Amino acid sequence: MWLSPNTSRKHHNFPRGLCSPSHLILLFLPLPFQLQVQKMVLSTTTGFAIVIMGVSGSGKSTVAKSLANAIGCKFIEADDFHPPSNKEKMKSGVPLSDSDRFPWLELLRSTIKENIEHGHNITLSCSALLKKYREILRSADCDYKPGNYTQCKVKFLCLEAPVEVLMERMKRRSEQGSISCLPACYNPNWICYSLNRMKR
Ligand SMILES: Nc1ncnc2c1ncn2[C@@H]1O[C@H](COP(=O)(O)OP(=O)(O)O)[C@@H](O)[C@H]1O
Ligand SMILES: O=C(O)[C@H](O)[C@@H](O)[C@H](O)[C@H](O)COP(=O)(O)O
Repeated sequence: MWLSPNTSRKHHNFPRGLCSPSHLILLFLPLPFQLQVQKMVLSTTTGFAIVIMGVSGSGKSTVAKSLANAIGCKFIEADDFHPPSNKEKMKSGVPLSDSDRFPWLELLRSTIKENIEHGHNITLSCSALLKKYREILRSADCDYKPGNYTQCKVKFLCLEAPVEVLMERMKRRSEQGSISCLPACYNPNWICYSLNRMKR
C-alpha cells in the first residue's frame, strides 16, 4: 500500500472517540489503510504493526509518531536499533551493506513479533526499501505465508515526496548534524531508483 502525501483523501468512519486534533492524521491515510487502522484499534486480541517506510526525509518518523499518538499505541524508531557500527557508518556517510542490515532487521523482527504476540499494536518507522527487507519484517507474524499481504499483521505504508523536497529536508538535517545516509540521499538518481523499483 503506497501513500503519496499530496494525494487527496476522503474522510471515513472512525470509531467514536477517534476525532480529536491528534487524530487528524488518520484522515490523510488512504481508505484501505484507514480500514486497517480501524481493525487494529478495534481488535482486543491481536496485535498489529504498521511500518511507515520510505527514503530518508520522506517523513517516516514524523508520520509513524503521529499515527501512534492518534491511535494510542507504541511508536518504535528503527534507527534506535542499529548497532554502534552501523550508526558509525551512517554518520560517516558510508551506505550500509546487507550484512550490516540483516542483524538489524532481525532484531526489529523480534521486537515486532514480541509486540504482536502480546496483542500490542505498534507503529514502526523503518526505511525497508527492498522487498527482501520487508519480507523479514513480515515474518514477525508467524502465520505469514510469503505473498499473503492481506492477512499479514505487519502492514507497510510507503511515503513518497518530490526529490526537491527530500533534498531540502536532508540538507537541513545535515546542517543540524543528525545521522543520515548523505551520499545516497544527495543523489537524485538513487532516490528515483528506490521509489520506482519498490514492489510489495
Ligand atoms: N508532511 C510533512 N510536511 C512537512 N515537513 C515534514 C513532513 N513530514 C516530515 N517533515 C519534516 O521533514 C523532516 C524529515 O522528517 P522525518 O520524519 O525525520 O523523515 P524520515 O524519518 O523519513 O527520515 C523533518 O524535519 C520533518 O519535520
Ligand atoms: O530515516 C532515515 O534517515 C533513513 O531511513 C535511515 O536512518 C535508515 O535507517 C538507514 O539509512 C539504514 O537503512 P537503509 O540503508 O536500509 O535505508
